Amino acid sequence: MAGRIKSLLHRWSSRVFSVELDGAPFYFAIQERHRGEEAPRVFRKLQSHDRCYTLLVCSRDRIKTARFYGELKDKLLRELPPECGLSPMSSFLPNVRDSLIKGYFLKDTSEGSSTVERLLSDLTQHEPVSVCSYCKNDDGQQWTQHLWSHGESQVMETAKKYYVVPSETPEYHPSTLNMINSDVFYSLDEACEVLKKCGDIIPEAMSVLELLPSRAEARNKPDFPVIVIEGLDATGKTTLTESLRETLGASLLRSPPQCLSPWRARFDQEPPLIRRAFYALGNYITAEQIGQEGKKTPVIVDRFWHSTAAYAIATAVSGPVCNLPGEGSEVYCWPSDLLQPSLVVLLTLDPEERKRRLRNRGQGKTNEEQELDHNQLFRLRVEEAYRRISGPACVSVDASPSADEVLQQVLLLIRGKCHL
Ligand SMILES: Nc1ncnc2c1ncn2[C@@H]1O[C@H](COP(=O)(O)OP(=O)(O)O)[C@@H](O)[C@H]1O
Ligand SMILES: Nc1ccn([C@H]2C[C@H](O)[C@@H](COP(=O)(O)OP(=O)(O)O)O2)c(=O)n1
Repeated sequence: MAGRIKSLLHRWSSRVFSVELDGAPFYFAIQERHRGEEAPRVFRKLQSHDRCYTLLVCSRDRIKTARFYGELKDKLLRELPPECGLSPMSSFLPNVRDSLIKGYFLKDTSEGSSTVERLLSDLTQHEPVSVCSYCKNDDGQQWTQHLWSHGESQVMETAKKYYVVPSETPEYHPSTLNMINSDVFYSLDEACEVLKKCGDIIPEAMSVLELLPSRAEARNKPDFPVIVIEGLDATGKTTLTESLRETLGASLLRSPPQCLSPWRARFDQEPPLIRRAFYALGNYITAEQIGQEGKKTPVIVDRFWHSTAAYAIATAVSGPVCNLPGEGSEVYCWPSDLLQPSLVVLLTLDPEERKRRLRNRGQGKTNEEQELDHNQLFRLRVEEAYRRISGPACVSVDASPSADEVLQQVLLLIRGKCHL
């Protein structure tokens, strides 16, 4: 535990804290001496008798950290008095990769503080959580931060106090700092490593690993063209891929592949680190199948790496499209060890028409797909992330005309690009 706190304290006063309230981030920093700054906006909203705390989840074991972050939210919502408000927060070193630590900002407006303090003290002692409390100074203006640490038997506030001061919006959205190999994976080995490490807590991970191709097989280059069809749910991928299969006498594959179906729901419950590693591995299994089928016929693929990366990036970042990593960022680069399709087509559709098609189809949806309906910003982020991915980039096709017109449009593209 001491090591963990020490590493968290590493450049403690260079860290920026971001609290997300109603979907918007509020930034603050801490300072040893007060230089006359006003309190950060998130603190100005508080009454002087409100108590607030930051809880940062941090351990050397990133699987444990990722899982505990989700569990902690459930525990807090279950055990905190109803007068407490909980918001996501993070702490990071601006523009420093992998420096992000996630946690929760807790505002307690209840009469007595003992229930909350007991719960937080218990967490500090037994779980990978660092707690800081904040109080208003005697002058009634400034707020100070105190780190909690535990001695022999009890948890206490350390004597050292820091002043909280406003901080500028960082150049890069904090969530982008830890994206590489946590939300998006760029090699088979990186994704495998995550599943190997959770084998003891998620036995299904071992079954997934057993399905993986050997590296040599995965590199088989197909003789025939490989065409990937991408797009949000209900844009017409299934309809189009089936027509393409018939018209071109092609094989039809999908990612995640059929063999992963028994475990998909299981991994959908896991935190992004594990869930995204699962989908990343699905692409390598599909790539092996493409290698086999592509020796005999053209191959059509329903979703591939564009989907994996675009949904992962758009979920990791919140807010408007400008919070995404900038165009040309390495985040959008195709993994060097993953088979590259000959053509990637992105079906685009007006949101109202997409909703109409979803209603008509009337099937169950994944949580993320439901989120697309409710959250316009999320949908815009997914679509923009799709467009920014390169190596190969996708070609957008308007999917609003009739199914046959869309098919003809895509056939034209295929014939132009793949000489079929
Ligand atoms: N071009 C089109 N015009 C009108 N309806 C379409 C078109 N393409 C597909 N549909 C219908 O829209 C719904 C969603 O299509 P589907 O192919 O299942 O999408 P996806 O596989 O992308 O989720 C289905 O009911 C399908 O019949
Ligand atoms: N290759 C893929 C395919 C899907 N995903 C993820 C991204 C989203 O969370 C869901 C969307 O898949 P879903 O099966 O709901 O979508 P369709 O029914 O194919 O339109 O799966 C992925 O990460 N990688």
